[in-house]
Amino acid sequence: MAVRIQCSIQNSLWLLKPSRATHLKPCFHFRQKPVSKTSALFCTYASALQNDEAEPFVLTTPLYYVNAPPHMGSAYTTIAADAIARFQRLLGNKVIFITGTDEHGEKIATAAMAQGSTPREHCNVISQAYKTLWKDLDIAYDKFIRTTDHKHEAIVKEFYSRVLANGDIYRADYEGLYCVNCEEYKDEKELLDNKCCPMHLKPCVPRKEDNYFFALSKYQKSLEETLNQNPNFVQPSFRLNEVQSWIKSGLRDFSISRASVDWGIPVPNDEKQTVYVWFDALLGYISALSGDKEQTDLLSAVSSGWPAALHLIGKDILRFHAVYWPAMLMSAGLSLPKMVFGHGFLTKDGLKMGKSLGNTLEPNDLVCRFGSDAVRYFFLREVEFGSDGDYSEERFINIVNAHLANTIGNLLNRTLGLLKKNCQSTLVVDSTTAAEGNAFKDNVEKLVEKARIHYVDLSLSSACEVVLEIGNAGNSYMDDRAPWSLFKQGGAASEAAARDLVVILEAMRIIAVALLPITPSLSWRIYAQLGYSKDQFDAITWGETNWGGLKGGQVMAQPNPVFARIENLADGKDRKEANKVMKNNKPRITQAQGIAEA
Ligand SMILES: Nc1ncnc2c1ncn2[C@@H]1O[C@H](COP(=O)(O)OP(=O)(O)OP(=O)(O)O)[C@@H](O)[C@H]1O
Repeated sequence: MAVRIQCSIQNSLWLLKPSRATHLKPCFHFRQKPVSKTSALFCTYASALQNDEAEPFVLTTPLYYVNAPPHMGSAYTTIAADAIARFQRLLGNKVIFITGTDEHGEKIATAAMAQGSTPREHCNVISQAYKTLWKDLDIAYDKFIRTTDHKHEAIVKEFYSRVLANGDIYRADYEGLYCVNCEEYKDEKELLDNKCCPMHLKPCVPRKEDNYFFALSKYQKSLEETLNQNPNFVQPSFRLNEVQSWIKSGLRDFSISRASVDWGIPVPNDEKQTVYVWFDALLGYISALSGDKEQTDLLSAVSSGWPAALHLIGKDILRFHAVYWPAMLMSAGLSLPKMVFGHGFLTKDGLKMGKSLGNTLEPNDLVCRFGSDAVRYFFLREVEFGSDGDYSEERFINIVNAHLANTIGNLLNRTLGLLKKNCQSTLVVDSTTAAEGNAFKDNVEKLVEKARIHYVDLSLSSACEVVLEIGNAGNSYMDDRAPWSLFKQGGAASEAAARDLVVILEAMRIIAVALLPITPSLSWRIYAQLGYSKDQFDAITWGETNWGGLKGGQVMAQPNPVFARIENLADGKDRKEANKVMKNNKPRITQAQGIAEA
């Protein structure tokens, strides 16, 4: 079916006087700082994410659609955003980490009806499910915006009025094929057989409506220039090519209202229509910034942190964030975000895991069975950030056991056991003195600097990998030095062994800091084992990855495994037991190996 747009009644500018409209000019704020030679070698994104000290580092997840409860895909973006936010906080930046829920639209009204509840009741329940999951996954967000909040509605109306005043909204008939799950009209050429949406595998339906349109085509040139001048705007870089080719193929105006949908924000000058759910939801990134006052307005929200440093999204919604959203902002005379990063999909049998397809992995079950650190670590370590990744429980258990329980947990436990037995759990010297002339220390320093660069670069998987290398190097050091046998020799050998334990524990401390963005609870447990208080842990900065934190005389806690091995539940005979355990919410884990002395 051909898509037909007929411009009809030009929308009246009754909301804003023309004189005000003339002040609205697109503006671009891509503040960049010079990058040092060394970091320029490694950093792809660093320059775009450099922050002026005075500005907060604002990063966002998508506002998740509340048609169904969260799944592992929604959790994936949020875990990644949380790791980036925590890293930025370690660097000493003021961070505003925004997440929330997108609550309007046809799909929500239908989902509510299917549950026998009102849309509002439905949104309250699902939105709370997101908040609960974020708590269980140790997500430390700063703002949670719901698009049904009053302050959001006020900001959407004000934004709409600015765009209207800029002459970018008009009324027209539209006829085309609509995917309700995407909430988007589709081009016939992008559909599968039987007019199915390639993402949701459901047929698109013919729709004809009299809608308000946003003049996206007016911004074609400005968008092209923006992307040419700021290639970091869309990341990873291969997604930039995708966005550039969409734009090159010609941008068409899109409808920003729905005549047939009641559950939405009324169009300011026409109560018979509601604002299109995407035009509404994207503005949540700005309305989240406004305070909790009753009265709120667009510019005061903007002055509280806009533009965002980073929108973290899945690649499914790249077009909305890298094409529609910048054009909308230009029209309203507001700054563009500094970067849009579209990561890949968690897949099941090669298909995107999603609520509409119903092929999702339950994050609550994973957290109940394995704990938040394991879930956070596995997905950030195993799925290269930007690419797709498939989940397998067997691989999950193997990776988490090998890396967190063995390489890190067991090394700490063994070292503390030896320290308890031979040094009354007390460090004999400062870690700086203990490591004088020690090549292991130099290696740790190099590796942790690499981890920093990977974090800056949003290469979260590589950051995990490099931190784990410190753990591997620590295990090799322990095996080479064999302090248990040096202690047996007594005298100078015993003194050297005591220094070796300080060296290994200092490396463990550095691992705890460097892994904190990924596994915050595990890092705290390591710090507690090293004799630090929670207040000391909470005050950590990235500067504490420098060698020399542990001091002579510091008393370690009683050795206690920081990460318990997961018992393998993957084989069929244990399946029933696993399900029982999941129901009882009890982790099915065993104690880590005890102290190995030889
Ligand atoms: N399989 C997935 N892999 C990675 N991220 C995902 C996945 N599914 C959802 N997300 C995250 O959630 C965002 C989409 O949110 P939404 O609430 O629309 O979830 P959804 O499950 O994709 O919904 P639907 O299946 O109805 O399209 C993505 O942009 C991404 O950030």
